[in-house]
Amino acid sequence: MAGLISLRSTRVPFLTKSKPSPLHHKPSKLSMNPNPRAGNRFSVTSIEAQQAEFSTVNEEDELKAKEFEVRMLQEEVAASQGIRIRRRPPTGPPLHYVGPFEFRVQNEGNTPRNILEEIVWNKDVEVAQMRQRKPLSLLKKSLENAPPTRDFLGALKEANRRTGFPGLIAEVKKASPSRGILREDFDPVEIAKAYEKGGAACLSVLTDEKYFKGSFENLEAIRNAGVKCPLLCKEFVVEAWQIFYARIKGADAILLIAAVLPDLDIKYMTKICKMLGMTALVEVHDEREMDRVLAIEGVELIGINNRNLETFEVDISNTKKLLEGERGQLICQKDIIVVGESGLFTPDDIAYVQEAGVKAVLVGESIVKQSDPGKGISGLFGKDISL
Ligand SMILES: O=P(O)(O)OC[C@@H](O)[C@@H](O)c1c[nH]c2ccccc12
Repeated sequence: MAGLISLRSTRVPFLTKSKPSPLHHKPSKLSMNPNPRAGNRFSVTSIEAQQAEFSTVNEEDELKAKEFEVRMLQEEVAASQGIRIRRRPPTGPPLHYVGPFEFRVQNEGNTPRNILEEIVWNKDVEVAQMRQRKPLSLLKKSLENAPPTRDFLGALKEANRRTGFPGLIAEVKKASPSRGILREDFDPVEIAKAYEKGGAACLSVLTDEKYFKGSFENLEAIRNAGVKCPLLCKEFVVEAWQIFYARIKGADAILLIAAVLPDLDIKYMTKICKMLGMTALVEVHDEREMDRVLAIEGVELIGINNRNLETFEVDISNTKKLLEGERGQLICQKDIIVVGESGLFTPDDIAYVQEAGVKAVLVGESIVKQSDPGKGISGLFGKDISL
């Protein structure tokens, strides 16, 4: 039951308890027919007891079948939007399932198809466990004690005006699945302070532990150390619960990845961010994702990732490609700020993406690796931008 409600309340907010799934199936023959093998061997009371037990089993079965169908429907909606990342390993329909044939055959291959899918499946399990320990009701109470939000978008615009360069989101990043450990002597607070001193407008803090060696403790510590730059929580968000959690830990903004989240989730989560005073950075990697996100009302900040999260390939011309022609015009009309993300190492790289139309950049590797990450910023821009 809990699973079904959690699915409804996060991934498919429009499904309500009273509405049957559009794919609702008739009860199976088995569910209408109490144990056929029981025959006449039992007394009346024992048959009644068995029937009672059977009906609960059937109810559970029905619920499992519905849960399965909802999940299949969600996957179908996601696939229709071009989302290749499946949200969970397919576990198969419940025993005796008599739903549409295509659901039974679709359900193959319970190993992740790429690293992003693996991360997302792991995240689903991780979040379910965290949420059990700290239910949303509890998180909502802690909101009052959370540090106030700072204006992430405003800080980027201001830095862009002040320096004439794209506003910098400097990433506190210890490791990544594609590059391994980037910095052994990793002190998140020290790095954050050096970035701020070096002229970063905002900071991005990775909170995924398993693949990026980040943590929410890092985010909290940076916030509590008095760093004034607004903070982006760099997570793989699969549920709205994570946004509340990030806020409590001091985040001012959060990443939403279009390759993972269907349109409706992005819309719903963007609203939650606004409600909490946070900025959503919606990340895209290809034209299709960009078009989807441009059609979602309320999106103010879009990140173009030059790294393909399925293959790790990096190509900074991706930023240019996605900002050409009508897309670029629409972005201007809508007053959306675009962030060029990943693979930026030199002043030429910065000039290239700026020319393409970005007003902000998100940089990790090239600056976090420098012995003084603050000086790394001057190296990246070819100029001291701290003044
Ligand atoms: O270290 P780089 O190449 O400068 O990239 C930083 C940032 O763009 C990258 O960490 C990133 C962009 N989108 C993500 C989504 C999840 C994890 C990480 C990322």
